[in-house]
Amino acid sequence: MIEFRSVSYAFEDVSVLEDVSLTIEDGEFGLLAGANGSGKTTLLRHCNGLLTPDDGEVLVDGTPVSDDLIAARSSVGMVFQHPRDQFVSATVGADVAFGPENLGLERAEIDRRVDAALEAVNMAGRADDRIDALSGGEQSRVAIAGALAMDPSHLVLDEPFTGLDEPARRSVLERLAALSADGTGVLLATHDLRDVLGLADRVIAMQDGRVAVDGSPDDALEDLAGLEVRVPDR
Ligand SMILES: Nc1ncnc2c1ncn2[C@@H]1O[C@H](COP(=O)(O)OP(=O)(O)OP(=O)(O)O)[C@@H](O)[C@H]1O
Repeated sequence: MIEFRSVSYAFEDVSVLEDVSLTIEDGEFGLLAGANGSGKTTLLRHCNGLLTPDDGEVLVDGTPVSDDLIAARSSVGMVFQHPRDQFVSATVGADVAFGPENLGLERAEIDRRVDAALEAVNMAGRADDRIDALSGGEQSRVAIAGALAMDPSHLVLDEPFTGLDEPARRSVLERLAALSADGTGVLLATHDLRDVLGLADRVIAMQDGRVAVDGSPDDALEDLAGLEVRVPDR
């Protein structure tokens, strides 16, 4: 469970999050929507201690992130908006293997996880490809595979679909839904709710640093009007 308790945060003196309280339960698939600049990335970066609240606290599985950064970082998988920032190796397979290797897993288990993660993002058989020769969409898929290979209890993704074509986007979404059905808490920031709503349990929409909407996809749809979020045609 990831829990925000009355979290406020400002860059310099500009307030970006204001009194945000939110809980993502294990097994819940939550969408985080909202206009550019509404605070989504800032919120997500609190989940593993990349940012620390000015007020309030963030807890992962009941422990404040600031008390045990290592625990938070091993149980919360993060996929950032700009995958290039996340790579540590030259080739696809080596990069996806990096996290599991650091967990000290056996080689066979590492190989199993790398294969499963690449398969999930439609990159099976591409382990030897150089990352710098991949398209932006392929790089996004590798970044997502890297997070999946860690087998995290919670997965937090910030607009991970940039550059992905429709089949790849669909495949990753279905994989996320399957993971949440198996007990992983998933929080996905996206502007585009068109084909995700049916897969998610909940929609949280930010406006000016506050949670403006929080409800089931059906209930939330009406309230999203005016929040600059792409919603399905009805
Ligand atoms: N490092 C920073 N220093 C100062 N201000 C920042 C910094 N990062 C973000 N901000 C500001 O905080 C506000 C919220 O930004 P944030 O990136 O969290 O929004 P967002 O909802 O993720 O936007 P987008 O959809 O465009 O990614 C914006 O006004 C932004 O300019």
